[in-house]
Amino acid sequence: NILHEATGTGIGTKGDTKTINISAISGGYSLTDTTHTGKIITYDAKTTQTRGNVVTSTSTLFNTTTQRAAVDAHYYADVVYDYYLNTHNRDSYNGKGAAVESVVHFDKNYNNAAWTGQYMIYGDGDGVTFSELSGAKDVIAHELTHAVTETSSNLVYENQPGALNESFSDVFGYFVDPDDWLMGEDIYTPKIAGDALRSLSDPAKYDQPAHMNNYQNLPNTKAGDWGGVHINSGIPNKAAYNTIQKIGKVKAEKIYYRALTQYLTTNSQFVDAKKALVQSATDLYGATEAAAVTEAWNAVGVT
Ligand SMILES: Cc1cc(C(=O)NCC(F)(F)F)no1
Ligand SMILES: [Ca+2]
Ligand SMILES: [Zn+2]
Repeated sequence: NILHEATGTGIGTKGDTKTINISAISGGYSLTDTTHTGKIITYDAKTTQTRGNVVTSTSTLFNTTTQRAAVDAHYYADVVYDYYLNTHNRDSYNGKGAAVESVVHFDKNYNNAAWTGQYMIYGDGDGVTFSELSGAKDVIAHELTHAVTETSSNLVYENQPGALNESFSDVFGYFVDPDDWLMGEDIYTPKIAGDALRSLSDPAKYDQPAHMNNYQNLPNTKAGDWGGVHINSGIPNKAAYNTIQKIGKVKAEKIYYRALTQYLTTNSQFVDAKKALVQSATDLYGATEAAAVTEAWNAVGVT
């Protein structure tokens, strides 16, 4: 039912104007971006827990209050699609041009975002802990990287592999949003300025360990955050920060992408990630970069 591609104007969750890729359909326009192999399609669940319906407008304007979360999800999905294509030559999250689907207004007061295995979901937040979660570029990059991980190393979401899974999503969140070392700063606690969900440079600022001495052995249950996947990720996150500080973002992101997609497997532990990253550094650059990765992980107690 797509007639042709078009350029639209949207208002994002921060009241900002964004140019978006849309499609002309019978009766108006939809948030369907056909500028890539994989279509980028954005849906509105209307506080249900379903995928809902594609967001449409009778004009090229997507500027109603309820459309703001969709505009940001749609726009940032295109940014992250472009990042993986242009920087790593990966066409969509699976490397084969899969459609990228996002659902906003998922559930009621949902203080989270996630990759469901089929599409991304974004809650509206409760207005205290989170504002609408699609309002942050690093969050969309975090979630879409879960899809990259699932279609490559497929690190299992528990204990050390799960903390690596989380860390790679935070680290690529940084690579896409390198203005700060924070994760989720644009949507976390809207009434408080300057804070974030996590910090890669100082994990302890948000109660994450930054060294193996403080690894938290938690139960592999929902209440235990599946063995602390969002907690112990502070250790590989700090190692990534150390690496980027030593060799720079351009080399680091190539090393991280190669490790994630060529070397890591479902049950890789922290020591395996160190080895994969050292090997990737050697493959791509040489001994200096490999030594920097080794030091970065030694400094967090992964020896
Ligand atoms: C519990 C819990 C979930 C998360 C998280 O990282 N969610 C994804 C994000 F995009 F909202 F950040 N941190 O602690
Ligand atoms: Ca950030
Ligand atoms: Zn995550």
